Amino acid sequence: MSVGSLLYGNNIGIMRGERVLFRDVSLSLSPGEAIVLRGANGAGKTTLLRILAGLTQAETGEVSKQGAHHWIAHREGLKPHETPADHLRLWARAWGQTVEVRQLLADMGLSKPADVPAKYLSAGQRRRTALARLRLEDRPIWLLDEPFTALDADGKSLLQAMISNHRTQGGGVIAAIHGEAGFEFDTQVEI
Ligand SMILES: Nc1ncnc2c1ncn2[C@@H]1O[C@H](COP(=O)(O)OP(=O)(O)OP(=O)(O)O)[C@@H](O)[C@H]1O
Repeated sequence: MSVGSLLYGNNIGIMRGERVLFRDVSLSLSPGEAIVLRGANGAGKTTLLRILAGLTQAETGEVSKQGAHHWIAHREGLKPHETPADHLRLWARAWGQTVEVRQLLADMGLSKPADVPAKYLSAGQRRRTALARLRLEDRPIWLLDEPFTALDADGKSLLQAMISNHRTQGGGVIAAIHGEAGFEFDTQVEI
């Protein structure tokens, strides 16, 4: 792991069924850096992010991290009956954080649907709820799977500002992205 690196992945490879999904992927995330993962549908971007998050075991290679990470999956991880307020209270409690949840919901543009079960939320509201987890606890490494999906212009600006602020404070971001990145990044990794 290079000195000062937040996350280091070396020669990562994985098989899916009989085929090699990808091999020899190496990356290093420095404080303040943003890395964008690109590739066709099915290329393995989500799989690589899951490996970096420690949720999927790679066949080859190694991952080391300097500090905790946040993982925001493409599927937001909200239960059908859970409201945005419930979701954030639950995670705040799990992480031992005392957070003014109503204020956080307001900051994320979620005051109106704060008490609406997830099964009735719009896709953008679900995504904003999941992204609000990034603000529950300071963690240096953000692993984001298509984070701009379903966000309107205001939501995109909000996330851009969150990423920019995180990087200014020395955090790093690795995001799988389709199309326009939506934010300034330093490095692009093709899967
Ligand atoms: N647990 C699994 N078992 C078997 N195959 C899997 C598993 N998880 C993912 N795959 C396969 O691995 C491939 C890569 O999937 P992945 O979701 O990582 O791609 P992606 O680049 O993120 O795609 P997209 O751009 O469509 O989101 C796909 O063909 C998928 O079906």
